[in-house]
Amino acid sequence: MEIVVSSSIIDGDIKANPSKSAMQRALAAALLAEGKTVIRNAGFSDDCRAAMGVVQALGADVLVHDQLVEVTSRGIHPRSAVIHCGEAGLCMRMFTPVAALYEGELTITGEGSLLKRPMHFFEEVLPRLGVSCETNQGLPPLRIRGPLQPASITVDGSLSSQFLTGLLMAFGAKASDAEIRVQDLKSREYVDLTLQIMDIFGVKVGREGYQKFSFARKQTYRPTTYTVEGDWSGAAFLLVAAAIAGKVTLRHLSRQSAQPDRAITQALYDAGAFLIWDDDRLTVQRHELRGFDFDATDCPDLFPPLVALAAHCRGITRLKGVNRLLHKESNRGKTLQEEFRKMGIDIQISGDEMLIKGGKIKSASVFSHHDHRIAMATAVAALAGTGEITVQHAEAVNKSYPEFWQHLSQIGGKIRPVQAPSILS
Ligand SMILES: O=C(O)C1=C[C@@H](OP(=O)(O)O)[C@@H](O)[C@H](O)C1
Ligand SMILES: C=C(OP(=O)(O)O)C(=O)O
Repeated sequence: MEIVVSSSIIDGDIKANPSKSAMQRALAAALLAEGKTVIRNAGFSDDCRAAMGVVQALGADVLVHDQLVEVTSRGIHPRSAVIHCGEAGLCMRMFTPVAALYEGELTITGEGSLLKRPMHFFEEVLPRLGVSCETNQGLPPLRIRGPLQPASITVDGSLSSQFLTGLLMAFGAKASDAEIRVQDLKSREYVDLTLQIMDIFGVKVGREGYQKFSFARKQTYRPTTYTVEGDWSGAAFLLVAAAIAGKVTLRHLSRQSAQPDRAITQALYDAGAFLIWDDDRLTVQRHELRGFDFDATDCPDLFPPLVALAAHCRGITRLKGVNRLLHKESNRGKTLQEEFRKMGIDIQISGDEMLIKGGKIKSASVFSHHDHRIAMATAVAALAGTGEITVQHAEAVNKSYPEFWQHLSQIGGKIRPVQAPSILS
């Protein structure tokens, strides 16, 4: 699908889409909690659907009614020897240690860009926990044979926080007197979100900062009713749209959220946009924008919306943390550079830093690289451009934010699909 985005005046009020990070964690906790869990304000992005499929494949019953998902679990009793994680990195990295609690062989696989994302962590770490693990030269699919036996270990957190999220979730179901020490953890606040959701399901983890996580006694996940919070990562795009092209109020965003991408508010503020909080409603309004400095090492998903913002700021914006983008759905540093160049924006990458020179967006046809955040960033940047931007493979947004195009249109974004040429004409 191709979508054309033109210069627009943005004005509207939107309920933020459900966070896929929170939804997938809640599904994992629900699988580990014997009994019936109710997930309200559930998300139905491709990644959330993949996680629902995993929970089902591992033995739980999943029922969907509108925005509500009921998970009934009797523990892990796989219905299939192959567990499919779609294209979701978190899903594979979180559910692999969870699935390894099962005594028996399982294959964990996925599709698209996920098949190119590094999983060698598991080959190194799982055998130390009694699990045999084979990968395809460090890549999916993974073949594992549990059961995982929690033990005190030290792991490297520099590539991704998602592996630690998986270990914490699995340890929470079984560990007594074990600790996980972590070196050089990146995307660290995602681990706060993990611990918060484990706590809601009745499992408490001791901690020393982001270095040590301890399990003093055996605990049990308890089923509960959980409401998925609004997604700061998706909201960031609409907030940037407002900052460059008008005004938006987003509802159902928690100011105290553990999601690291709430840091978008700091960047918007530093760039000069107006921000007003009223309970769980955040309004952002356009103002004269200037280049800003921002370290996105621990909130890497903010790079694409930050680049869209920086493209409309006077002067240079410096973003730190580019190295964290190497293994996302695309090599996002390079992808942003390539696609924004087509729109007339100069981006330099030097070591771990990205320098974006604000300018005028001109007409172009850009390619999402099948990466949802690239599709959304290029579309948002186009709202305050001088020409039309055609976004190729625009359906990539379904990975995290299937409502994106509808939300953009609701707030005044001028968008239209490119009609496929009819075979009759
Ligand atoms: O735990 C999570 O929900 C996520 C963690 C981050 O990954 P890394 O820890 O690999 O940076 C982030 O990029 C991803 O979109 C979601
Ligand atoms: C990288 C992302 O997700 P994941 O790692 O879960 O595939 C993302 O949502 O941008």
